[in-house]
Amino acid sequence: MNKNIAFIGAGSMAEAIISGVVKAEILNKEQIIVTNKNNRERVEQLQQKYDIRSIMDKEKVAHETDIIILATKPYDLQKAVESIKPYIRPNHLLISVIAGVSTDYISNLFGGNTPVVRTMPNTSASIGYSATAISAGKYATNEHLEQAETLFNTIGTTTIVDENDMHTVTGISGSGPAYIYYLVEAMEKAAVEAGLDQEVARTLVTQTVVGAGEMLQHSGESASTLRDKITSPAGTTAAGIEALDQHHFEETIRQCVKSARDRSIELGENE
Ligand SMILES: NC(=O)C1=CN([C@@H]2O[C@H](COP(=O)(O)OP(=O)(O)OC[C@H]3O[C@@H](n4cnc5c(N)ncnc54)[C@H](O)[C@@H]3O)[C@@H](O)[C@H]2O)C=CC1
Ligand SMILES: O=C(O)[C@@H]1CCC=N1
Repeated sequence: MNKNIAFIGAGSMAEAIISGVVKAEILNKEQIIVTNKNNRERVEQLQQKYDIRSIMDKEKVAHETDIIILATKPYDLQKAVESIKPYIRPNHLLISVIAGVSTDYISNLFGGNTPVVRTMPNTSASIGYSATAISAGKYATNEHLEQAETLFNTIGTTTIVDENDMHTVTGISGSGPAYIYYLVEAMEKAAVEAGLDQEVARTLVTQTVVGAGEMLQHSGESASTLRDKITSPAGTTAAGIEALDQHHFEETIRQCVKSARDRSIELGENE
């Protein structure tokens, strides 16, 4: 890519994307700039770890970049925008990774028809495995959308979605890795309580999750078919699944996704 990009907000998500983009080698490291509100130590840490540039002066950040990635928490967005708004050029592209917040709201904060592309990646970006959803705001052109796709394709898959679906996407794939980690934590605890060594539990559970993920990705079979192949009649898996059903597993997951989605809507309501 021949575009310089800056991250406003140097947190977990910015680092996951930076790590993935650096590994993908689509940009020279000096094309990547990270900035923050006032935590110079954190941006210098990222600068050293990934050999990228850190710049605290927002005028310089805007001057040196074509694409600005907004990666603050939703409630910090307004202040972050205020700090860089005076230096934004009409040809800047803003890409948001922020949960809940609409492209219209961000364009309005910038006070005009600033092009905004909204994305919802996840932290697996750091190893090139993000499932990123993308929506173009009303001032973003196809070219802007393609720029966002090119960038996010280097850190995983990209899927174009209607912006109205972004809250659901956030509850599914934005937060999703955390649900899987929570499942892993629960499986490890159950294994240890049943007498397995902690390290043995971790090795077995991790490889089980990785293997299941690879099967979903590469076998060409649905989750339901793959599950059927493990579930012998009256066998151990059937007993385990029956216990999950008795404890309302499906309903629990439904409520989990709904709660995350509702929270995304709430985050956007402060607009
Ligand atoms: N962590 C995740 O898994 C995902 C997060 N997101 C979104 O990414 C955004 C960032 O999330 P995290 O990285 O987890 O949060 P974080 O709290 O780790 O990072 C936010 C960063 O923004 C900085 N910041 C705050 N005010 C600022 C300002 N005025 N100017 C410049 N920088 C400022 C903070 O100092 C911090 O470094 C959120 O809006 C979240 O919804 C989206 C997908 C996944
Ligand atoms: O928990 C959050 O609000 C962010 C958005 C998606 C994942 N983490």
